[in-house]
Amino acid sequence: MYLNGDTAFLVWMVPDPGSLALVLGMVGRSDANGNGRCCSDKAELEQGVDGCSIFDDGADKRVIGVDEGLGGAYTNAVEKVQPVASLLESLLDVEDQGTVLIGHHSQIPNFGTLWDWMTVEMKCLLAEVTAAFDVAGRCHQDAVVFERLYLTPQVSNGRRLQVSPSRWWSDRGCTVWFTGLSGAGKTSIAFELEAYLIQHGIPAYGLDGDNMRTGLNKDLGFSKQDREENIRRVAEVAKLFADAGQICLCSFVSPFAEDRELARRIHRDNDLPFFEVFVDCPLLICEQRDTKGLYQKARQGTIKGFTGIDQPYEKPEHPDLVVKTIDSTIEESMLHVVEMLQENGIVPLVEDDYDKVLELFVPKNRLAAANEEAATLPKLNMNFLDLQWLQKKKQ
Ligand SMILES: Nc1ncnc2c1ncn2[C@@H]1O[C@H](COP(=O)(O)OS(=O)(=O)O)[C@@H](OP(=O)(O)O)[C@H]1O
Ligand SMILES: Nc1ncnc2c1ncn2[C@@H]1O[C@H](COP(=O)(O)OP(=O)(O)O)[C@@H](O)[C@H]1O
Repeated sequence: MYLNGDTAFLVWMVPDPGSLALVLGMVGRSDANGNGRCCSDKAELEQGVDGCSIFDDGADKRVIGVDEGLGGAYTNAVEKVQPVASLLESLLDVEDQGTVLIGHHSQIPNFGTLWDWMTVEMKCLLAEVTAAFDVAGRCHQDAVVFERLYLTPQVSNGRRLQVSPSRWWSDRGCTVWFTGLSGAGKTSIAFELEAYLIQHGIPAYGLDGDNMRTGLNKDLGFSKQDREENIRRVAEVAKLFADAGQICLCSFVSPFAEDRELARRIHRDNDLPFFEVFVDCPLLICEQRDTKGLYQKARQGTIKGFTGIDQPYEKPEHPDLVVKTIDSTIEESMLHVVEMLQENGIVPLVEDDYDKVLELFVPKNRLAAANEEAATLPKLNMNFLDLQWLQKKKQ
């Protein structure tokens, strides 16, 4: 095989009059600007690939090109790209690693326009071709082109939905942002909600100080600037989770309104739903709870800059939801959030709409209602084993 670490792989778009041709080629690293040589058909391409030197013009330029003559309507292009992609994949050994270069013929006045025009499938295919080689990207001619290829999602949510194990996956990604004093109940509610959602087949993932401040954000403390950066990074991560179809549950004190606004903006700019939930609990109660013993330390002055003690907490002025956590159970508080998600079409309203987890045991939060209903129904004595068989039968 002729490819090695010094060889580049070039995906080259060239226009035909009235149509589009895709040139996929490999060029020596030293000559990334080579003019693509085009074969007229697949046979010629294969011949060219086998005898690569045919295309060696003597200037350290090894181009294997194919003019697939995508011809006619641009929308047919995918079918034409597919065989080329497969062909190249089959021709390249796994250990052949080159640099992926995305270039375009100078005749294309504006690749951006072309990119906008390309269907998602075409972009995916282009990405597949390049990703197939596990290569590091390097830019040729037009950095924007290359960046665009990688920055644009390669799998649309629609596509993801098709292979999703759950109907509720993919198109309902969002972020629920819990803000409130330490000890207010953010984490307890988020954990309860995560369990509830997972039980209903809805993918959810919780981010909090424990998993963010010990890893990605372990360089950050609690100064105003560090908190701002903490929230910014968390919001960026949450955005990705939401984009991947998860319900991302973020529990952060996030005491400053402008930081929370930034988190919202990061989501809004990406068309992802963002819900700010103010977990409202008076400082006095939080201090009494003192779940981690930190208030005491803050009062003693061992910890400086503790929110609510010697740093401010700016209450949200227009949160999407306020959940008060005194005089209510964690479960009740959690169900308020579920209601909000139902109202916003994130969580289905009717039980039947769920992708049912094949589980006959009633979840804790529905136990009281189920018992009430059960009291009105005909009775049949069953032991635990009978129940297990019934479960098995259901599956
Ligand atoms: N100075 C100070 N102020 C507030 N909180 C403090 C501080 N130092 C440590 N802790 C503990 O860290 C948790 C807050 O981290 P966050 O990442 O949520 O903070 S922030 O959003 O960046 O403000 C918070 O956890 P929770 O109790 O879960 O909210 C505290 O236990
Ligand atoms: N309705 C409620 N919602 C959430 N937590 C509650 C509620 N009622 C009491 N609590 C208690 O308050 C404490 C909240 O702690 P935690 O969830 O760690 O708060 P935070 O993450 O905001 O610091 C827990 O001990 C929890 O059991």
